[in-house]
Amino acid sequence: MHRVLITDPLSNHGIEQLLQAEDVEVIQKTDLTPEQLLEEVKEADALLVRSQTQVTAEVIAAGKRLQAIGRAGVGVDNIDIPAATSRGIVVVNAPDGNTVSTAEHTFAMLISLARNIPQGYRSTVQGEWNRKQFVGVELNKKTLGIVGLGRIGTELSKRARAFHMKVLAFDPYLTQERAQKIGVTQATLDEVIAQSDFITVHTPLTKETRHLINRDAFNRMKDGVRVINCARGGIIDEEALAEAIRKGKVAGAALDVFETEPPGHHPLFDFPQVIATPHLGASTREAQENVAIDVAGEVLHILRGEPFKNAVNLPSIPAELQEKLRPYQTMAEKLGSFASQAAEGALQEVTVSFSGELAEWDTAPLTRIILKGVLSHYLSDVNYVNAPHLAKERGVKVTEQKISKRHGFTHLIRIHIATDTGEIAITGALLNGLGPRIVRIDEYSVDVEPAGHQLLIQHHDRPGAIGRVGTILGDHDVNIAAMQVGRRDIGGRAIMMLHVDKAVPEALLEALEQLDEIHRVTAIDL
Ligand SMILES: NC(=O)c1ccc[n+]([C@@H]2O[C@H](COP(=O)([O-])OP(=O)(O)OC[C@H]3O[C@@H](n4cnc5c(N)ncnc54)[C@H](O)[C@@H]3O)[C@@H](O)[C@H]2O)c1
Ligand SMILES: O=C(O)[C@H](O)COP(=O)(O)O
Repeated sequence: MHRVLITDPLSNHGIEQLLQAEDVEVIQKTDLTPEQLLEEVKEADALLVRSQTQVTAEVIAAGKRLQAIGRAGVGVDNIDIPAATSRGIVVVNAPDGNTVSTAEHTFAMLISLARNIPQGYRSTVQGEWNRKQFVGVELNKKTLGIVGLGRIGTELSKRARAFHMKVLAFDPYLTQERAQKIGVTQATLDEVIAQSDFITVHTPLTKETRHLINRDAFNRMKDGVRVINCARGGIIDEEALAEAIRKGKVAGAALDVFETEPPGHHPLFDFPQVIATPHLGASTREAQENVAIDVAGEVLHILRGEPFKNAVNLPSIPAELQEKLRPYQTMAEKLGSFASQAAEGALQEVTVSFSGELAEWDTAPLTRIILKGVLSHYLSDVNYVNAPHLAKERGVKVTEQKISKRHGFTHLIRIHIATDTGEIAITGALLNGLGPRIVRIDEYSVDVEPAGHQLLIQHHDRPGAIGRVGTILGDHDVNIAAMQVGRRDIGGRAIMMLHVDKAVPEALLEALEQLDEIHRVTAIDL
């Protein structure tokens, strides 16, 4: 039974698939204190949040069973992603579900700011009839500067264009072609700052975007500029904003998000030019159903070991590529595990080579899976989320190579492992009708199914060696299911690859190592 803990309010309709799933127990507990959260997360296999729950490294460490963290929304700055990745926990979000709602909220804030609607409302309901104090400005023919032209910024630009605004957009990933296609003018950040009548930010909060709109930016803005932040508190430096309002540079500000949430009585609220909402950008029935449905579905896939999308800490794999690579995934992990068990010494380097048609594909996902197989021999709790992170953390050099020439097999995967005492190379292929096979161990050609209990014996080629090995296995009641022998030269170094019916006891390994012709015996369990 999978336990899913939900600690922020999610649409019930949106999580219906979780509530109805027979293999899932849903625990909904919102407004938990940090201490309560640490307690509740201990038994959770998945944690679903919005922006309020702070999923810190401490919470992640307490979640010993956590496999997935689902963010029912876009921004994941309330989740310690590196900590989740280090633990091999997949973080998924719902990047599309609240785009329109947030763009509409931003536009509502833009109009409210231009026409002083909240101020006019407050005055009128207090019995005043003040028609001079709240004179506003038109949006028509004014310039809207958008910082961050992603999903929300793009939807907002469409609404601004419908109000005959000129739209300038700064986004490091915006192309001239796309700018023209959506009818905005591509600009530098400086141009947006200097030329806009209204400036709105729609970037994630990152170390690059924190205080992106700072005192220097305000000083370069047009007098009477109006600014909007419906993205994340902190993109606009709140102290610099207050100073710019005091100096009369900024005519008004509309804030849906704050550097600290909830903001309490924020100093900015003392300015009549400032309007605010409590992080309502995604607070519509439609958005909350969308994001809950999206994230609940992905978390369910993860818990069930099924393909999923919108992982924040994993590269996305196009569906077509997923289909191509799927047949190789099991083999990749088995090969990685075989190679690391066959290697001797402390792991230093892993080099993965893909040849044949595999060389023409993006095989990074397979390299991740191979690395998981390799590291699983040395570390517990490894999966393909944290494998690259754990390898890097331990100074293991991981290299991926593509070899276009073929070796008789259409697709080959070769794993070379270097340790502090030696190296070994394992080559595998997916044989039509037979499935995965190890076809080379170092320079020896073999035909080994990477499954079950294996014995890799490196020995000196001499008469009777095979018989003596067979006898010792028989003495220890271990039956041989299959056997491969490979050698370089007659009387030289050779290997035996035995597929046996049960795990090899330590006593048997010791007995084999007593034979003169045996160099090394390795038990490999896949
Ligand atoms: N107020 C709310 O309730 C609410 C709702 C949804 C999203 N958000 C916030 O809005 C943000 C944007 O959401 P989205 O769905 O449009 O995300 P998105 O990823 O589609 O777009 C973000 C854009 O910002 C751009 N960007 C990144 N760094 C930049 C920089 N330094 N300068 C300029 N552009 C930069 C990216 O290239 C991208 O195009 C989210 O990260 C989230 O924090 C808030
Ligand atoms: O990043 C987001 O999706 C928004 O900030 C929405 O946050 P919320 O889910 O807390 O409303």
